[in-house]
Amino acid sequence: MSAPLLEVKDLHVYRGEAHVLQGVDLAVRPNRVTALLGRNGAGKTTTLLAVLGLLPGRGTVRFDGEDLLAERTPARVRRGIGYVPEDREVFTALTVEENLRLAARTPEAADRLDMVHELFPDLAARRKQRAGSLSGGQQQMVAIARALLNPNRLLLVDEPTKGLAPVVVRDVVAALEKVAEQTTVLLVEQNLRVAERLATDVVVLDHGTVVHRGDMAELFADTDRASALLGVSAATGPARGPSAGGRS
Ligand SMILES: Nc1ncnc2c1ncn2[C@@H]1O[C@H](COP(=O)(O)OP(=O)(O)OP(=O)(O)O)[C@@H](O)[C@H]1O
Repeated sequence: MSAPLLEVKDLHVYRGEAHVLQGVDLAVRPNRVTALLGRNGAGKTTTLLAVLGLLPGRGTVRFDGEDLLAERTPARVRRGIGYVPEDREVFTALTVEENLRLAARTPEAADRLDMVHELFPDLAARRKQRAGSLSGGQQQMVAIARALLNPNRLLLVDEPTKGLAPVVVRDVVAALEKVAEQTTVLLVEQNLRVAERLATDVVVLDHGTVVHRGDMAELFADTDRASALLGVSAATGPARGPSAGGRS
């Protein structure tokens, strides 16, 4: 089995007085999508922020074998860790094109722009449109496209389908499937059908510790276990969108 691209060991993070992550252990295998699941407040976003260095942590965060915890966020980003935040954080007053240009870190981004436009033809067509006038799904595409412009080796993607209509969820899932062909992904996703569709591996957090890790399809097939871990039934759980279900 290949060495993990990201390895988190005994990670502790405090937010204010709260001991939010209480010894998280997880591994993300290269060229895979790993879903990070758990109930509200379990610590999923906190885990992503600590991997990026946006929150201080204690323990070990190793990327491609190198310990990251002593490094600041820009250094981690330069190693090839991209982030697609939950609230998308596009610059609403700027055009699609300007948003993408601002995100480019390296000269190669210009070449990658063609690839991004191929992946998101809708964004190419709307390149002169102000991002603030895009729909939530289109803004999500901008957020994903930004991360793809740089030669990222790991993408941390936080709730990409949150608040989107089923028909838009389908488009975002299709885009993320293509993303997953190019890069390793750690995906926080409340929509279990989307997680099941995209992810091969799963880690479940509860109250800041890992309570399950394994194969996504296996967990999804075991509805009692999924229900016990996640508080919902995978069969009836949130978000079976007409769009998101089924493997093609
Ligand atoms: N800025 C903050 N200051 C203090 N505590 C916070 C802050 N943000 C989050 N927390 C707490 O940290 C815990 C974990 O939050 P986190 O956002 O990581 O959870 P999550 O699993 O991503 O949840 P959700 O699915 O609701 O987004 C929660 O108990 C939350 O109340």
